[in-house]
Amino acid sequence: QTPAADDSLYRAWGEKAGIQAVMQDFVVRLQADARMAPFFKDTNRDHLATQLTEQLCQQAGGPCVYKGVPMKEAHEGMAIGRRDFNALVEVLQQSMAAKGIPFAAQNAMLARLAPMHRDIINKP
Ligand code: HEM
Repeated sequence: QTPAADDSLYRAWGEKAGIQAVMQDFVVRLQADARMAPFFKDTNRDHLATQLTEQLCQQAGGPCVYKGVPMKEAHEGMAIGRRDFNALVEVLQQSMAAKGIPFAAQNAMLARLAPMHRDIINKP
């Protein structure tokens, strides 16, 4: 993954606090969404929100370094299909909208995350 060119996306998201607010909302929605709940039933919400915040902060060009489990390893053995990936993106869109992330900044973040599907989708 190429590093972000600058921190404009990070600032558009409201820096670390803005990203964190979206991720805290997101993990609650993941466990409430009928399609996602089975994957996240044993998940510690605070841990996941923290890891996601670091990762999205880095992707947005912010002063963060994601030090969690690499994406391929983190999602191994979960049988994640394209449909599951798309459903997670839908839930993320709900959170971004709920927290008032500008539409262009929503799409720019999705564009940074989309290539990760290669490491995350592991079932046909
Ligand atoms: C671009 C999309 C995605 C990103 C950026 C992402 C990111 C992450 C991150 C950062 C972690 C934490 C790893 C750690 O603990 O160090 C994680 C864990 C996890 N992810 Fe994803 N993920 C994505 C897609 C998905 C999808 C599509 C699913 C399933 C439908 C999924 C299910 C999970 C589960 C169940 C965990 C383990 C949570 C736990 O119990 O600790 N992820 N993911």
